[in-house]
Amino acid sequence: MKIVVSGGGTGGHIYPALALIREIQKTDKNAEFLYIGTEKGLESKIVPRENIAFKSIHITGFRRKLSFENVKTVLRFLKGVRNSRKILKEFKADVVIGTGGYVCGPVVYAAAKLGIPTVIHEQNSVPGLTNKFLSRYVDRIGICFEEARQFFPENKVVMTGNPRASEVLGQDGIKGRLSAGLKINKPAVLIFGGSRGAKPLNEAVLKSITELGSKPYQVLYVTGDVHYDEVKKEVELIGNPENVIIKPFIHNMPEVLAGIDLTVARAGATTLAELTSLGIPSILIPSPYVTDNHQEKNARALSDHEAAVLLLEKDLTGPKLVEHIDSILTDGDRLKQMKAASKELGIPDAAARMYRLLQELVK
Ligand SMILES: CC(=O)N[C@H]1[C@@H](OP(=O)(O)OP(=O)(O)OC[C@H]2O[C@@H](n3ccc(=O)[nH]c3=O)[C@H](O)[C@@H]2O)O[C@H](CO)[C@@H](O)[C@@H]1O
Repeated sequence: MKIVVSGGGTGGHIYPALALIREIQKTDKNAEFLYIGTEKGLESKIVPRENIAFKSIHITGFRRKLSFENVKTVLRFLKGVRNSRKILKEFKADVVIGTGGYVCGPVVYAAAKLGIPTVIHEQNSVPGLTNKFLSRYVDRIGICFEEARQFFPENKVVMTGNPRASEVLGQDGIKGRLSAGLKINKPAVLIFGGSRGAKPLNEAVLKSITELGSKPYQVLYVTGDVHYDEVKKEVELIGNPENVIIKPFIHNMPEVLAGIDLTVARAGATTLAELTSLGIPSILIPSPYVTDNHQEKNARALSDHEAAVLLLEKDLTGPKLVEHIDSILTDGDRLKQMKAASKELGIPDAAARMYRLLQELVK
């Protein structure tokens, strides 16, 4: 089978696509893949590292307000469709999958118009603009939250879950800990603000870093690539406690997550799929800067089931953060109960479900 995958901008749209590719490779050794992304999105850094053929098209996202920029965007979209048609014909794609982010707009649209079977994957409880637009043209739509169903044509929707939930399972947590510089014999909390990092979270961590230094647990703190130098500079002034390890980005997240007891994170949908698949409790600080405030809805799906504690960004301070971490990590019963609640929400066979969807369509 010749499969084109497109999705990007941020990690939350890229890792599910890669996880699906890995699932297909397990059973179909002859499958060929082509990933279409943009030069500027994180996908241009992440995908080539994974030895998957990568081609880029030039496209920008729509602004919600009417503006001259949108006229330019329409022209770029049409050019993107022309470029995509060319790439899809050359590659002779049997099926095309879009995993979100504006890049998959022209790619999936062009495929549908060429009569190639098409699928989109929606990770969030509230769909983004691109997937809403594409839902009219595609054959199937994989979703991860029941709440997303209402936004799409009912007959196309299948509850698949997020393929990344499958990929994170069965990893060696000790190897993960050692790779990140964590000790084996102490509880560990991972703090990260999605695939690009989050400034408000970084500010709160910096305010509490000295206090974290005196705790009986260790902290793996991921700043996000673009914030790393600035954070490091500040930490040099305050002092970096021995039990707080600071990294710009983690490339082996499945392994690292396997060794983690508690996570502090934004509420991006792919992160949540990973946490619930593994049964990791979390403190979630949803980004309020996303479409329809969808991260808060994602987060509530977990906090309503006591699998996570919801901390709104407006209430986020250094001391508050430490208080929440302490209250979970120092209470064995609560930790156990949250782990079980988190695990209950996971869809560990999501990658297989998504693959079945493709097979049915291509057959
Ligand atoms: C600002 C924005 O629009 N964010 C969206 C974006 O978030 P974002 O890209 O941050 O998405 P997620 O939090 O869902 O996923 C992040 C992914 O990056 C991985 N990771 C993260 C940090 C790191 O150092 N290493 C690493 O591998 C995580 O394990 C996860 O697989 O896509 C999500 C999924 O559609 C949406 O729910 C988010 O609202």
